[in-house]
Amino acid sequence: MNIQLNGIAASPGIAIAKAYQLVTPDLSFEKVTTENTEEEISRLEQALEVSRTELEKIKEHTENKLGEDHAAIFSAHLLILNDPELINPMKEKIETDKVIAATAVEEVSTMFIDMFENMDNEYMRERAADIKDVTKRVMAHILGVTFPNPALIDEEVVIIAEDLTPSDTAQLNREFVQGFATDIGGRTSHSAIMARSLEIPAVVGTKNITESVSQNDLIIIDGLEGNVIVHPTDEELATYREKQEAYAKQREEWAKLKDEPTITKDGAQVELAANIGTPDDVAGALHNGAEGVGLYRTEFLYMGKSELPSEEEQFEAYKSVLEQMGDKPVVVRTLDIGGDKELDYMDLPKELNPFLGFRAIRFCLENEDVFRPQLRALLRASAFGNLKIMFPMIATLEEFRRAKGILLDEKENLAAEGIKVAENIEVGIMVEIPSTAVTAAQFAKEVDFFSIGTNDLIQYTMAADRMNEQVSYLYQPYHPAILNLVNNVIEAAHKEGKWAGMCGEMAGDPIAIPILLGLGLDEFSMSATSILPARTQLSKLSKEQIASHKEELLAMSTTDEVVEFIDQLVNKA
Ligand SMILES: C=C(OP(=O)(O)O)C(=O)O
Ligand SMILES: [Mg+2]
Repeated sequence: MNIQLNGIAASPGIAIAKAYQLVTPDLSFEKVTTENTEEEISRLEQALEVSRTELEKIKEHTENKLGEDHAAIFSAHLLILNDPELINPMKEKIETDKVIAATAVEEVSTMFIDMFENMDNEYMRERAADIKDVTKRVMAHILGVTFPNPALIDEEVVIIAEDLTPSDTAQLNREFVQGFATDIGGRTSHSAIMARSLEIPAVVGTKNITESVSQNDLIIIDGLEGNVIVHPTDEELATYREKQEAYAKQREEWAKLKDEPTITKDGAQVELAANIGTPDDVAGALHNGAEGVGLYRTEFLYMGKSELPSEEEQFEAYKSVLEQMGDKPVVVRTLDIGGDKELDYMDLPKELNPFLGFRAIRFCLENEDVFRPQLRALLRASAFGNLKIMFPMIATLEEFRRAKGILLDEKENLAAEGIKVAENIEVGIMVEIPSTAVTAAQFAKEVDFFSIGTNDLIQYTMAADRMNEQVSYLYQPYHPAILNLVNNVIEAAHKEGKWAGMCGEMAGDPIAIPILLGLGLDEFSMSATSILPARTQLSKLSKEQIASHKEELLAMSTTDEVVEFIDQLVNKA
């Protein structure tokens, strides 16, 4: 049946391929007893064998793609599968209690999980999570249901999921995964951000795509408009193939500006930088014409693993990014954990309002044993390129002063150890909390730069969760409240001779770009794929013309008025 769904256009492009459902299968079963215990033991052994083969493959694949560290979790899973202390009791249970293999796996693993979960030792509690993961896989094979292995996809597919975690996304093979569609999420959810850095089309927030699609259904993802079509008609297929080609042609046009500076029609110059999450993203940033990295989100180094990354591992990652970027500026943001970015191994308390809770700089200032190695790694890497350091979620000047104090302390330590550190590393902050945007003038005297994080600034200013569909109508980037805060930050920076950038998604939004240009933003940092369209758009805009209407713009009452005004202004230019 032909089904049309609407969602949020999260990453541009058109994908046409078979659906691959990335959902945990139903693992319920009926507990019955059996006389044929041999058959059940052999069923268990077979399921273990298939699971081992799969995990070996996933481990190898992850090692090649993401490095040994990320693959360590799968070695741990393999150890569990080979552990006689876990497996023998399962077999004994089948023999003595005459239960089927599924019952034996469930009961024995639950016993171990309960035991480990109740231990007063974090390492052991993590093992409980590992056993849970592994036994799900074994159980699926016993019950004969498909267990998704995104890392092993080897044909062209579109991924369908309720949501994609950063570690799911990291496992996806760009060669085969043509796009994805999810039930939940918004343009600034991390799955959407990852899709843009992988340069695959994505539609998120469709509400019920997982229920509307079956494995292998033919599906079209339109990441330009936010549409998904299941079982397309021949006509629809033809239309979308044309659209796909037109988009590819447009990209070729944009590519001509790859090595050009970003200059407006009236000769003003701004910088277009890329947001990246891993050293692997640098190639895409450069290939899309980035003049720098405006935001390196370091949290991905800390996620999807079983322990904190070492100083050495971090140093290698930062050095790699800096070296690849040459003399172009690279703004690295220190750890911004919390909110929707969790670290399983840190055992942080569950909070009622995680976005207002113990996250980012708040966490780092209280956990210097986590913060200092990152700062040391950054300072050591600074010798290899043009590094700028940025602290996330700064709400007060004291926080900035404390964070900078620790940074300078580590700089001294390194100097005493005779380790080379770059001389003039700029130290700036994310402006993503309204208190900081309002008092930007005071901050501007002490920071070297600002980078406005509108993803969070909008949610905190409008009191509208950036992940919550029901309040997404309040998530208004062009609302006069946001524009006045942005303007305040830019003016404050310029008064002190500092620069102001933006690394929230708003910086790459074609409606926002003329406004931000007119307000005087110096640096626009965005998903790599937005850079060339933005450069093309900026080359047709006149900064002076928009700036001359700044006061009118800031005095508007509603988002609609702003959008209408800017549309008139730009189109009549
Ligand atoms: C860039 C931002 O940070 P993140 O999306 O990682 O919270 C932001 O808040 O705008
Ligand atoms: Mg943020």
